[in-house]
Amino acid sequence: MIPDLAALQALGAAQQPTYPDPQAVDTAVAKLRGFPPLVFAGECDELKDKIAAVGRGESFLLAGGDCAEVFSQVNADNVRNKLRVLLQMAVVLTYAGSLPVVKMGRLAGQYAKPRSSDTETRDGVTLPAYRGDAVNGFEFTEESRIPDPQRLVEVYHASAATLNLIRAFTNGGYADLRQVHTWNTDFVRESPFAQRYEQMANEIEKALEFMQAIGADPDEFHRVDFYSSHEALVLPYEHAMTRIDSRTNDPYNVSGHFLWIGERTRQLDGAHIEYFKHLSNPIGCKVGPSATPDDVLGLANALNPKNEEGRLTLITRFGAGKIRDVLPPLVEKVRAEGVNVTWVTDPMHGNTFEASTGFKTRRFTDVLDEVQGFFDVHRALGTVPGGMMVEMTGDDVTEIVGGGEEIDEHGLAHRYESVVDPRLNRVQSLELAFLVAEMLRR
Ligand SMILES: O=C[C@H](O)[C@H](O)COP(=O)(O)O
Ligand SMILES: C=C(OP(=O)(O)O)C(=O)O
Repeated sequence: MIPDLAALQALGAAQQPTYPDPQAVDTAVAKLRGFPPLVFAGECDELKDKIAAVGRGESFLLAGGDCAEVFSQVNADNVRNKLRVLLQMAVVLTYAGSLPVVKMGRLAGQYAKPRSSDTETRDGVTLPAYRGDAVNGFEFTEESRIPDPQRLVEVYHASAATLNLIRAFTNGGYADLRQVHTWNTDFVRESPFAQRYEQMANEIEKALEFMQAIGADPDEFHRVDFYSSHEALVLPYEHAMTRIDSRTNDPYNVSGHFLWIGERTRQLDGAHIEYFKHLSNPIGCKVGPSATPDDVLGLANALNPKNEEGRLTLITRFGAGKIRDVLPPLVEKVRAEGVNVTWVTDPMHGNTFEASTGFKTRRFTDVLDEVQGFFDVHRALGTVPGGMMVEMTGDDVTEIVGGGEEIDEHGLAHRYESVVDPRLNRVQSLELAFLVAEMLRR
């Protein structure tokens, strides 16, 4: 039985909005409880099996999307652009890395953000911090920063619209492998990675023609399985979207296929861990540099007491300078105890810094180095580097320094659009995929 919302909140849930009108929260929650599920329990089970295969080294997990989705960007171009780059990255990893790829978006629900500080100060004015469109507005005014529970209802509708379009694209022909060239049109042609992609697409096209000529035309060529994920942060929303599966009587969070617990809300005696214990979805937990081997074991025992494969993914985010020291003892402990976890790297959150120009940014080289460190550690220990989760977008933004386009700290101002953390742009995302494919092949 899932504890009721009040019981969870009584555990002192971290990173929750303080709503001025509790009755309005009840109204929003009641509305959400009546809405249809966004995903089916059976799809979550299917994903759990696929993540189990990732944990055994039989496939690679690619998760990507915005740091924070925003309501104003729920439109066809934005969703298509993101999906397109994810499909391109997945094709590169599959073809050049010779491994099937499980595709997951940080999307259709990634609307709430944990923050380091409750407030933000600009020009001497201090207001509540922006906590994602699920909670308050980005605009720096007193009114906009007041948490509004009606936004939770809007999260549902925005997620439904996004997921609907994703399902249409992935099942309706856009994700057909014979579209590999189409995904590359209107790409910056000067980019060496777009050219490299084009060559690879030619090879894939020839291989497909050959397969067709010999009579092989499997369904997997025409459609892809694509899964949604987000950080399950704001408990009234997540609790309201939890339903009992009619097949099994088990509780599932039906707002996304895969939910994760953030680095700031993974306290073993905290409300988020308590809530996640009861879910049947495949779940993730972020693990930062302060985690000890015993912390990780505690998380695994609490979140996966049956030691099921595919149930728990640990998403490590240490920073490029730390991963080679911090990850080995965690992996060794987990291995020694015979605990099943799928290891995934988040090479973004440990590598954030403020540029001289004031922008929150990351270096492409650090992102790459953390992924390389992740592969090095797992290869040295004989364990499985299962996948990566990145913050990226399908647009040509300038939020991360470096990469083939050599964006520098001054170039960040050109097109910096993220409302919280910096994202890889389209070229940087593709570049990363080619470089990670080489790591996979090795
Ligand atoms: O992606 C998330 C951020 O790292 C997190 O929300 C904290 O950001 P902040 O340190 O700017 O608050
Ligand atoms: C906030 C995030 O990460 P973390 O919990 O690892 O800081 C995130 O992935 O959006």
